[in-house]
Amino acid sequence: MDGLFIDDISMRFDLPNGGHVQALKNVTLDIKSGELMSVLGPSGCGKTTLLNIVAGFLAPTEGRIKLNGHEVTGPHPERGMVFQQGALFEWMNVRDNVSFGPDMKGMSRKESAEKVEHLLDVVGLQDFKEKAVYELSGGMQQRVALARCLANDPDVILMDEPLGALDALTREKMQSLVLDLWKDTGKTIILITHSVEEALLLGERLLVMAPRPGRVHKEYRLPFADLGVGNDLREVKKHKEYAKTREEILAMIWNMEEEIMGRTEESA
Ligand SMILES: Nc1ncnc2c1ncn2[C@@H]1O[C@H](COP(=O)(O)OP(=O)(O)OP(=O)(O)O)[C@@H](O)[C@H]1O
Repeated sequence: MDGLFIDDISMRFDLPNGGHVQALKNVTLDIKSGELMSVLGPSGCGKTTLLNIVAGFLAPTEGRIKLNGHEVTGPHPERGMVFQQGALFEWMNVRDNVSFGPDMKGMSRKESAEKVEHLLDVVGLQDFKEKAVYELSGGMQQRVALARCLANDPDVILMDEPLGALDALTREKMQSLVLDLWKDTGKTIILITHSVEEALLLGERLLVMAPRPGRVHKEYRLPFADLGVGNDLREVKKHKEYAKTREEILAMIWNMEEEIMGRTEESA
């Protein structure tokens, strides 16, 4: 019963002009507790829609989501979300952002403070806890977002391009942090990214989605996330399977995008 079951999900958006968009069609995925799955695919293939349905922000038009045996019917702290940016409380300092969830749940001040101290250690922000969010760099803000999500002790962490706005070096450091958090906490993680390299490095499962309608195109099981835990990710990239899989996926997504462009030109 443990784990996340995405059971034959379809999502159709009806448009004001009478048309509709089939954002997802018959998506089924069985994600075991503690798995880290990255999701790639061309723009518009339904990645964010899928994540929003798992988060409970959207109700699918068909199918259902089950987490640890019970049906998901709306948002709940058991499913935490980390966005690309902008989801922190700008007017609060780092510590108050992280303690927000525990405080709302009515956790005692002592327990909440201990939890926050621990999480600030985990994400490397001990020296910044009194700082306001706007004083932090983009990378640090994403560390706060991770700590804030972990403070609710979710079973599943949903990440929508969490590192997409960061410079290359900070992004690399944050990729290592995500891997460490995954191994240390044993959380189930679904991570959407537009970077093929990131999807390869972080996903022990990698899902490639296709558009129109949004669906699962291909799935990989990869060794790189395990190899990357506690190790230099640049070394992992030297693995002989890495370059081969990277080229295969790049070609796959390239072809999908070419097909979309062709269809768009035909209908123009
Ligand atoms: N609320 C909505 N109303 C109408 N159409 C929508 C809505 N939300 C999403 N869509 C459409 O559903 C499809 C899937 O969108 P979604 O944002 O999930 O794709 P995505 O793969 O996350 O794209 P991107 O990589 O660009 O973020 C797109 O065609 C989008 O325009």
